[in-house]
Amino acid sequence: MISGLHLVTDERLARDRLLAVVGAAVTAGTAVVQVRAKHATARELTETVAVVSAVVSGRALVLVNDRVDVALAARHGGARVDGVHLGQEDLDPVAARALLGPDATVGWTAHAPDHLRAAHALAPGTVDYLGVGLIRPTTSKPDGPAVLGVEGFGAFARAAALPCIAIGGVRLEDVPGVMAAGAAGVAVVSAVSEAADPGQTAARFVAAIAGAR
Ligand SMILES: Cc1ncc(COP(=O)(O)OP(=O)(O)O)c(N)n1
Ligand SMILES: Cc1nc(C(=O)O)sc1CCOP(=O)(O)O
Ligand SMILES: [Mg+2]
Repeated sequence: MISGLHLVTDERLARDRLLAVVGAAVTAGTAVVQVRAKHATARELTETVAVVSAVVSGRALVLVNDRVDVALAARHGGARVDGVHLGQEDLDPVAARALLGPDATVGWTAHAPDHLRAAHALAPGTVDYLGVGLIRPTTSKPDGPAVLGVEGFGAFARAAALPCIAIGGVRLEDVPGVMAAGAAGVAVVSAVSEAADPGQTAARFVAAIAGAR
């Protein structure tokens, strides 16, 4: 189920802290854990995905950012990996769907009208959700897209035929607004990973999302 809270892992964290954050967030009801490590080698990322998947232990979906090959390799090694989140410069979602199979979850980033047109041109069932942002400026992705804000997100979500997950600088106080604007959920890096108590913070996000539905 892609609705709810998505935790995108923070590559700035040491391994132990990353796994502690993932475990606490999943225990708190996080729906999706997306393993994102832009500077890891394929082998390092495959290993991280395997240990994250072990911590998640079937309680949330596990997605791999960018790398279909890594998702397949981790599966081959016995890890439960549910799918991938792809951007506009990553592997084509049609190819990803063909490689991962009909039951996989495939997310796609969209933050411009032509991205939405491309998503709508795909056969139904190719992409499961769109990641749409930024809601606010973020330090987690310094070269990220322009800020849409809640209003811009809402316009995007209303025009989209797919569930939209709000991302980029999302704070707890943004949740009611983005949900009212049409979000199926929110994705965060910093708000949970940098929290003094990631489990409690994730629980607050989960409750705010559920309360806004
Ligand atoms: C839920 C979600 N939405 C958007 C993104 C961004 O993906 P992408 O555009 O591929 O950028 P990188 O994450 O690869 O830097 C995401 N990861 N998750
Ligand atoms: C990985 C990522 N992708 C984005 C996009 O809009 O494409 S924003 C983002 C980082 C989100 O992190 P935080 O919750 O710390 O702002
Ligand atoms: Mg990407």
